[in-house]
Amino acid sequence: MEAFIKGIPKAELHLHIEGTFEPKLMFEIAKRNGISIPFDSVEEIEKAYQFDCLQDFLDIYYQGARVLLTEQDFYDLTYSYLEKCAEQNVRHTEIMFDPQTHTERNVEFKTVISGILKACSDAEKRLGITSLLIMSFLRHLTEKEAFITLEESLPFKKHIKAVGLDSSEKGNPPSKFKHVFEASVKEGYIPLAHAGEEGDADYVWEALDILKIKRIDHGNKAMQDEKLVEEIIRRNIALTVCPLSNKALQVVPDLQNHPLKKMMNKGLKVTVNSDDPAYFGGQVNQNYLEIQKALHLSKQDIYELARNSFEYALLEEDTKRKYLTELEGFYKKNK
Ligand code: HPA
Ligand SMILES: [Zn+2]
Repeated sequence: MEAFIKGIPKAELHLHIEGTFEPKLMFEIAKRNGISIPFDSVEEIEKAYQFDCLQDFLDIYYQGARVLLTEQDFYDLTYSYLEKCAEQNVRHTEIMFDPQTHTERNVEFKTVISGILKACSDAEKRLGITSLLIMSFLRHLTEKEAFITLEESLPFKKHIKAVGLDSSEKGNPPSKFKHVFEASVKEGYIPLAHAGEEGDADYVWEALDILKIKRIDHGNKAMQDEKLVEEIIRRNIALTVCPLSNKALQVVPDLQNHPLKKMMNKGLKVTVNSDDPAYFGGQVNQNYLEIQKALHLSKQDIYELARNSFEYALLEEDTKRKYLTELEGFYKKNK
């Protein structure tokens, strides 16, 4: 099973580039930028990664991102993640980035996106991995601030596929961002959002009905509401589920009690993702491995999860078909 999971072609659809920042690289970049971080060693950093809830994590995550200043920093961060993709047979990835985490510190939008894009382009040439970008608005900030970010993104519009909504969910419902999502859609961006990670089912309803999202990041709490589950299925919307993230942020008590298999049994389209792998104890393959063990998933289940990752990717149809054919070939040989 382990070799099957490691080898199966897959896409990652829920990944924050700032959440891939490994302690070793963080030290390196902090040193070259002359920025001090409140830790003396990699071990100390890892010990600090114990979270009671989403906010607990976010406080540390934004602190880590403070050391990122130059285009080279964003390049190194992104390329390092894409190398990990290659090792895990992640064939395609949809990378979220949080411009406001950087523009708030006077790092220009252009600096952030240029470094990320260059790494993506090099990885496509050298490693054969395709990727696209999702620009996420921070929901603890105002809608007015999101509008400024939208404006800043326009010169790079052709390099950004979608908009997302992340950060502190409770108290910041999707409806807060109704107008900026409408404006984003007018610009051609596909609307996506985190919903139902800590927020209740009504936040998922709002994300569907008010923001008109095409994919739900997390969506765990949708399981509280049978009608909502039916509606998500009716609209053929996928959930980007992140098992190790859910465990680390105590969205679930343990992986044995994770709703992933129940979601699949209900007919929801589920994918497996790492969210913030440097913080939550594993890359995407580790997420597949641990959830497989905890819930006794079969090879057929793993195949279904990998297939969803391509089916619900924001890829052009021909590229999608190419990956699905590759996946079929792997499954036939290894099932
Ligand atoms: O899991 C998450 N939830 C909300 N915001 C985030 N920003 C990075 N990771 C997350
Ligand atoms: Zn996330």
